[in-house]
Amino acid sequence: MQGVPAVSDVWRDVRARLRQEYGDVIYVSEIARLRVAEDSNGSIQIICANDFGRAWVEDNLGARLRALWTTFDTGPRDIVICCEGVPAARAGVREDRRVPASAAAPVRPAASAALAPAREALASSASSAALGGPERASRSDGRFTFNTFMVGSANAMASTAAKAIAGASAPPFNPAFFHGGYGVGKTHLLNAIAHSVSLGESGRKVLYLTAEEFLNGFQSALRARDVQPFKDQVRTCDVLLIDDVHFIAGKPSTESEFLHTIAALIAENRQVVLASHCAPAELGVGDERLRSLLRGGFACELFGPDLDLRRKIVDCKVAQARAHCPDLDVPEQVRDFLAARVTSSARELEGVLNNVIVRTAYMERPVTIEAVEEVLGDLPVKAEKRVTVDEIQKAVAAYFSITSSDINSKRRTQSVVRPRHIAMYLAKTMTTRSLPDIGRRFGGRDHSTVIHAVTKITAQLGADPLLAEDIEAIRKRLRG
Ligand SMILES: Nc1ncnc2c1ncn2[C@@H]1O[C@H](COP(=O)(O)OP(=O)(O)OP(=O)(O)O)[C@@H](O)[C@H]1O
Repeated sequence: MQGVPAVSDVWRDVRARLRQEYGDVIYVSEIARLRVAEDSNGSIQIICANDFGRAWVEDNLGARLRALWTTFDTGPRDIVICCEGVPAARAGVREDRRVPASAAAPVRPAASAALAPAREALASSASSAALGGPERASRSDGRFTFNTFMVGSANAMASTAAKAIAGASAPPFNPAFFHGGYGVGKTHLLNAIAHSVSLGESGRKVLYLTAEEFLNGFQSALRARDVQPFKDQVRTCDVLLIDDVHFIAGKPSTESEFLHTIAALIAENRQVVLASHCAPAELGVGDERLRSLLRGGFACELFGPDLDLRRKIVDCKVAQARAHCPDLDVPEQVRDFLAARVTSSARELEGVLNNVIVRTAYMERPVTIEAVEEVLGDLPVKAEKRVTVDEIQKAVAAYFSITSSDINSKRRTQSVVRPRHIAMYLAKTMTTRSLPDIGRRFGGRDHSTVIHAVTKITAQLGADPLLAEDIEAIRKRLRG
């Protein structure tokens, strides 16, 4: 017979799993520093350094942490997320957080930390035989909306497509397939669609699931020898959004159910939206019919954010952090520095920013560039290859089959003006050079010419998917 596991063993397993799901940056910056204690009535206390940290952990990790604890422990426990030196009740902790065993089922690989609360609603309505009640069909976490989704060339096409899907009464493209690397905003965008549709007046029923939840729901239904409730629920929504589709690829029985589900929805003119780390052609799907169905839809890639977009994301995340911490002051130069230094993904950027906020609040220090540098020194954050204005001009010229001299010349033909504007836009968004400096490097032009070019390209990006593709292709070449 197995004994009751020690709290420290459960905590070790929970932390290891959170690390897998949320990544190293969130782990090192937020999870590793948490302490755990058991009180006399068997409740578990997860202890944070300060109240900002407590609020962040509660919002972003709470549901997942509780569900994992239930998985690794022998039964449900009260898990109280509290603040160092403050008794749990005074820390504003809800006491009714006992996790039903069923909530432990959905496990999301590489989950976004910040989207966990939205998942909580989903997990809490899970049943063992089907996906849960109809309330599961809508998710609306006020933070993951189109308003909080910052747009730049890396995601302009995806954002435009997502808004079109959310606003249309009939599917503009089916299935819509969003793909891109870790932490680039796919889940955020899917949640934004779900949020927008569920708030709309059309009464369309929307269901957001991770592929793993789809798989678990289907397998539970098979085990219960009653797949009808599962099918009814998944196939009766008007907008079905499935995240992390790569998780299903290569699992034959689920692939087949997945194929029939999306084919049935598409045949009835219901919208299917999918997201994955890889493009449809690279998914490794075994079923030929599913492969061709996925390839026949509209696919759109999200790329890593450029400097300009990272800066917008920093502003957005600071504004959100102020909800917990109204006195928070993150000066402009610290925001610029963060956006320039943390280049890999929005998720890492958010992880570093949160860490800086928690540390400085705890030590009652202002948020400074030195504080960011200290945090960066402790975290496994990757640096992006730096590019120069000269390299940008060469890459743009090669892409459009002209020369760098053409770009720097006074020629005003369209075949030169457009590449020049693109090169100026890239110089502004991929380097930290000032506008006058960029102007000088483009044949001695004035900074107002650069502003004009950047404004023009930025305005065109949302409406012109081909332009977004060109810019991303050049950016990829530059990053090697
Ligand atoms: N354009 C953006 N504007 C604001 N926040 C963003 C943007 N892109 C990503 N984020 C934030 O970055 C975090 C990670 O995003 P998200 O989980 O959507 O990434 P993902 O592409 O689904 O990653 P993964 O495939 O690894 O799960 C979230 O907190 C999200 O809000």
